[in-house]
Amino acid sequence: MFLERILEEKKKEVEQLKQRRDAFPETRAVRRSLSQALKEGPQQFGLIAEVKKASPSKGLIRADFDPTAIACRYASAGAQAVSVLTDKTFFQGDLSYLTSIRKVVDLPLLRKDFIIDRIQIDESVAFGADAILLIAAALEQKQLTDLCRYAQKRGLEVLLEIHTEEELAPAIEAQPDVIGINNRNLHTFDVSLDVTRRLIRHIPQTIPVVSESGISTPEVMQELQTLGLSGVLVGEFLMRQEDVADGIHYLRGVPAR
Ligand SMILES: O=C(O)c1ccccc1NCC(=O)[C@H](O)[C@H](O)COP(=O)(O)O
Repeated sequence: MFLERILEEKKKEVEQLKQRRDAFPETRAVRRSLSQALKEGPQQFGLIAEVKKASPSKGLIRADFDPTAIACRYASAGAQAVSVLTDKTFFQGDLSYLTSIRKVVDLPLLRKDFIIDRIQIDESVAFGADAILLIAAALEQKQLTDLCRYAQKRGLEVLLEIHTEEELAPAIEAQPDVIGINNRNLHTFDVSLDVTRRLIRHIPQTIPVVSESGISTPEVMQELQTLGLSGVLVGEFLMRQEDVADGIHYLRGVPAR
């Protein structure tokens, strides 16, 4: 099971991190709100654009990879937030991308990683994240609620990702700022938009919800908006465009210049 492999690796990283606990200086940075930013998209439908070099399901996605240049293009094309994959082992990401992107882009930054311990939240604060991802499939209810509270106490928003009906109640109970419905099954890598079509009906309208993974057409964007979602999170499709800004314009239905 792939998710279990990732989580085993994360446990090792957390143990190493705890050896150098004092590595995180206190910061007083202003945090940007991801949930608020989603409402600033056209017709209040936000786009979180992901900086993603590689993935377990697709291998290398973009060889010519400059995270800060990509994030700048996302911002100039009108993305509402940037998702930054910081996992090294499986996604060829890096925590330093958060700090370098923070210097050039004023949008909320979501740290996309596999968070299983409070120390990774301290690390996210120190590296300039505005929000973190928590994955329901990776955490027990008690951990979900504890990590969610702790992140919010440290000034971060939480995007809590679900993939099944069973994960809905624990996710709502944890009171995240945003719920993400991941169309990708993290065990098999199968992607189906039916996951969003099914689960959105059960989530209270008071919680912003984004659909994640496999989004690549303006028609799907339209459909998701009609279904009542607050936005989308898009990685691979944008990363495969020569100019990532063109990808955002295409998804938004903006005519090419
Ligand atoms: O992308 C993967 O292969 C993957 C495998 C195992 C765990 C997580 C994975 N992806 C993380 C994500 O949630 C996606 O990067 C994100 O939803 C964007 O998806 P896409 O637009 O399909 O790149």
